[in-house]
Amino acid sequence: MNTETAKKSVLVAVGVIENTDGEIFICRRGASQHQAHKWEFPGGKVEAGETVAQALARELEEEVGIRVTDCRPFMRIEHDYGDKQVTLDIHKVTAFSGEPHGLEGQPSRWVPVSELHSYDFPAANSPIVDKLQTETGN
Ligand SMILES: Nc1nc2c([nH]c(=O)n2[C@H]2C[C@H](O)[C@@H](COP(=O)(O)OP(=O)(O)OP(=O)(O)O)O2)c(=O)[nH]1
Ligand SMILES: [Mg+2]
Repeated sequence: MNTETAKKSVLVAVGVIENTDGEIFICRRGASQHQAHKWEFPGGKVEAGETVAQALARELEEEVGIRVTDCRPFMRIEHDYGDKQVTLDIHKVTAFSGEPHGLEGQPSRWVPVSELHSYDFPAANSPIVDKLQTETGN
């Protein structure tokens, strides 16, 4: 594919927020959003001039009201939905202040890693759930 025909991928900063019990915080996407009603790890598009870490901190503050104090790169996933191509740059958020909650009215919950597979995530997320379960031996 040459540069004229290559589809532009949207870079998305995604946070896998973990608590001290090893649970992960997930949210449900809204009706008007791309991949509507699917569960997700909170995050959003990286804006011009931002690093992924800066975008992650901003999005997690806006969407779930926490301040990230420690995170580490987890994985990167390219996925083509047909109507949209995304690059998910996923970080594990291992320390934060505040208690995450859906600031935009979105349903949210803490879920044990062993139960993540029973939630309907966007197709791009399968490798994330697989890696989390492998790491924790679930
Ligand atoms: N945040 C998030 N986005 C995901 C996940 N999996 C997945 O395929 N995506 C896709 C869905 C969207 O096409 C894109 C993220 O866009 P978004 O709607 O969260 O972006 P945003 O927060 O900046 O939203 P907006 O300002 O456009 O309303 O990435 C996931 O686990 N978390
Ligand atoms: Mg978002």
